[in-house]
Amino acid sequence: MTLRACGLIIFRQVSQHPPPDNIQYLLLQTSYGHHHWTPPKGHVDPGEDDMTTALRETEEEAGLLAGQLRIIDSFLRELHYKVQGKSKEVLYWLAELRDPETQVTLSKEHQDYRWAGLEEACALAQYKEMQNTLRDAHHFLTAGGSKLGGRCHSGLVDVS
Ligand SMILES: Nc1nc2c(ncn2[C@@H]2O[C@H](COP(=O)(O)OP(=O)(O)OP(=O)(O)OP(=O)(O)OC[C@H]3O[C@@H](n4cnc5c(=O)[nH]c(N)nc54)[C@H](O)[C@@H]3O)[C@@H](O)[C@H]2O)c(=O)[nH]1
Repeated sequence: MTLRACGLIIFRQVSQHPPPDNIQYLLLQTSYGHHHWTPPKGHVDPGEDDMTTALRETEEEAGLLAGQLRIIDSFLRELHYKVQGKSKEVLYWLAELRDPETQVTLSKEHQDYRWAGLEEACALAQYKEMQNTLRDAHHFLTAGGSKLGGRCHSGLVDVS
C-alpha cells in the first residue's frame, strides 16, 4: 500500500532583498532519523481530504493557521519515493505567508526551521524530487505563473 502525505510549500516575501531573492521558503528539520529538512507535511488521516491534511499538518508542525496563508491551488506537485521499501506519495500546494514577520512555532517533531532562498532551500532539501519541486515553485512564482506583490493571481484561494 502506498503511504500518502500532503503539505504546503510555504514562502514569504521579504523587503531586504530585491526580486527574485526576496522569496524565501520555509523548511523544517526533523528531530528524528537523519534530521532531514522538509516543508510542513504529514500523513493523511482516514477520511480526511488532502487540503485538510496539508493545513492541519502546517498548523501542527509550524504553528501557522489557514487564515495566515494564501493558498495557491493552481500549483500542485506530487512526489514519489520509497521509504523503507514502501512507496510514498506526497502532494504539495504552494502557500504564501501573508505577514512575513509571522512567528513559526515548532512541535516536538522538528528541532529547527529556516527561511531560505531557493539555492539554500535546495541544498537543505537534499533530495532530487524535493529540489525539483522547489525549483518548479520558484519558476512558477517568478516567471509569470503568479503575480506577486499585492495583486492576486486567479489561482490564489483566500482561505481566511
Ligand atoms: N523516532 C523516529 N520517529 C520517526 C521516524 N520517522 C518518522 N517518525 C515519526 O513519524 C511521524 C511523522 O509523521 P507525519 O508528520 O504525519 O509524516 P511525514 O512528515 O510524512 O513524516 P516523515 O518524516 O516520516 O516523512 P518523510 O519526510 O517523507 O521522510 C521519510 C523518509 O524519506 C526520506 N525522504 C524525505 N523526503 C524525500 C524525498 O523527497 N525523496 C526521497 N527519496 N526520500 C525522501 C527521509 O530522509 C526519511 O528517511 C513523526 O511524529 C515521527 O515521530 C524516525 O526515523 N525515527
